Amino acid sequence: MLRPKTSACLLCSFRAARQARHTSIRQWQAVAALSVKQHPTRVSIRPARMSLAGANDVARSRPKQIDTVSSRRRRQDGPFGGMNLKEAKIRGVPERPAGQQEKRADNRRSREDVRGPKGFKALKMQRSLAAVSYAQRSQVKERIAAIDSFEQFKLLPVVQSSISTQALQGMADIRPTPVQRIAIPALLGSETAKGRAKSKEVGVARGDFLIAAETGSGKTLSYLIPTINAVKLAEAADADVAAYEKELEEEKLRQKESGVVAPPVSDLPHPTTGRPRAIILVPTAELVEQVGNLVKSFSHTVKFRSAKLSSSFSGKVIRNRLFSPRGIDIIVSTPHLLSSIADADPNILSRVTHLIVDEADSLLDRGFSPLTQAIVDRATPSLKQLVLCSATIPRSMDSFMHKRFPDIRRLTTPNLHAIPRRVQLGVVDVERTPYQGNKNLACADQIWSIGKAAADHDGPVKGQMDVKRVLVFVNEREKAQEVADYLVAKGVDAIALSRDTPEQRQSEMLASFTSSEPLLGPKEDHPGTLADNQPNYLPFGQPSPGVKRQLPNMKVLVTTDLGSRGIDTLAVRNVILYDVPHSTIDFIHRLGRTGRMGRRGRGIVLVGKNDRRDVVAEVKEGMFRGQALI
Ligand SMILES: Nc1ncnc2c1ncn2[C@@H]1O[C@H](COP(=O)(O)OP(=O)(O)OP(=O)(O)O)[C@@H](O)[C@H]1O
Repeated sequence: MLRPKTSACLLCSFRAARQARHTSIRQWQAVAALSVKQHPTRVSIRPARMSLAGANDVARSRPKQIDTVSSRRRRQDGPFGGMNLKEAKIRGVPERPAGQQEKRADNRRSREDVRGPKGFKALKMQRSLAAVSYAQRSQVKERIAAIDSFEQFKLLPVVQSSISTQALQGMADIRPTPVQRIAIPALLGSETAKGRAKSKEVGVARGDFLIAAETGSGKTLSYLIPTINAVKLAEAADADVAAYEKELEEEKLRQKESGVVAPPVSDLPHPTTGRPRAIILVPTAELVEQVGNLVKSFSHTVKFRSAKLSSSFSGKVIRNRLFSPRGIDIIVSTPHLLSSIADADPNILSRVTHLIVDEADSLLDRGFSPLTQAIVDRATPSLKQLVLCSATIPRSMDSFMHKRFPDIRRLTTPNLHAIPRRVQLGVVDVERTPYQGNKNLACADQIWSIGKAAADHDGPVKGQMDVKRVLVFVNEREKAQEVADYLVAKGVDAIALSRDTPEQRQSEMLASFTSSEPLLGPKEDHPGTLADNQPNYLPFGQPSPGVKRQLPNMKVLVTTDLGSRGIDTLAVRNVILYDVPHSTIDFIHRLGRTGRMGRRGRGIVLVGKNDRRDVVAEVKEGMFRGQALI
């Protein structure tokens, strides 16, 4: 059948077109033939089913949707309807609304974008971490490429200079890390002209931020530097502080004139006494110590008052620090202690403008969340900046933030959720010979092997040898002591750290693992491997009195998750995962105790009969490829 493609000349009037539609085929052919005769050059003819477009439409391209729907229907109806189709159109199956298929394809593409086309099957089933797309990661990478010095941040000169003289003392060629390049300008509100204008104009508006970056990447300084800067700016603008300072000066002058030598200068409490401007929450007393020491180091030059509050200190010490007549600017505390103080004295949170929740993946999980949230709620009236800081974004925390802080600004690094390639993961099958299912023996043997390998290298000082520090992670606290005892029986200098350990003792134990200084011991001949030193090494090595010699160059801490969150173990090169961690979150935190701040590290995971080998294999592969573990 023939149909004129264009009717602009064939059907010179709308009436003719209408008529053509309603006439018989024979009549229509006559009209067409006549028209071709009249306008031979302007009419093209092609085979088609009979259908004419309205005269006014022909030169206009139809809206895409109408066109595809009608043409699809047309093609499907006839005897050849099934030919040349790109998709199977099975009759009776309802079509999905247009756009839904595209949306699904988009979702699939973005999932692949996040995990790579192959994806992780076992890790996916665990579904513990929230996804961040690789497109987003690349964007961030590009954005921060131009920043390579702390001088590029708009900081007060004294804060600027204290970074190298106090916080990173003794380090050469100091540069901000990726998380610091992202977070510092954002928290200062100075990254863009728009941001600067907004922060000035809004003044008191609250900003909620999430800082998420890999372990050992310098997150603490990324929030601390802007917070200290803000505290100093607030102090300079505070009329109460100005009045207090004035009164102090006058009193000093009066004393000088009256000739009294050393009386207390003033009984008047500082306006910040018992009412700090900034609070940093961390989950454990060890972290209070670690972060508190860093804050304190700044205070020597920047001049502000800080206090560490944890249950390691007596009530009297805590009270004296908090209610010192000289005032208090920044406190570092655990949520438990702070909320009990706030219950007794709600005023403690009445002036807080900056609240930082460090290790937010722990502090917002089920155990801590009610306390942390209550503190956020109580501080809300005066709060200007809330910062959540974390090495991982668990899915539960992700949905919590969507609900609770929908406007939170997420500052994430390109390598979030990836364990750096410089950390190698070795897998030891405990079921095989020589261990025959004995995990304790496998653990002791690995430690002896690390010691032997280390002994082959000379230490930094003549006559001395390098003592290596190893962390062993177990899942249950009861296991920590058991494993430590076994290791001691096998000649290893091992101690257990868990919640059962008294807090005072915990800090002492951790001290030699958190120090970045090399640990040295007198040089000794190395006794060799565990097998050389244990008569009944094979096959079922139970704790035995038979170890001939002690392993001299190793120091081991057997711990639970308590030792995995935030503890800055810069000098630790080896981590043994005695138990396969329950989730990727735990993998990231535990392996994150080594390979910190660009150093190399090694993880060894002991895999037994009941452990998830598929999860371990995927983590290993992800680490090899430098991929995020989601
Ligand atoms: N810009 C920098 N240059 C060199 N070293 C730095 C820099 N910033 C921080 N550090 C050092 O890096 C180490 C790790 O920093 P930090 O403890 O803040 O890491 P983190 O990201 O909080 O780790 P985690 O997730 O395990 O808590 C610290 O010893 C710190 O002094």
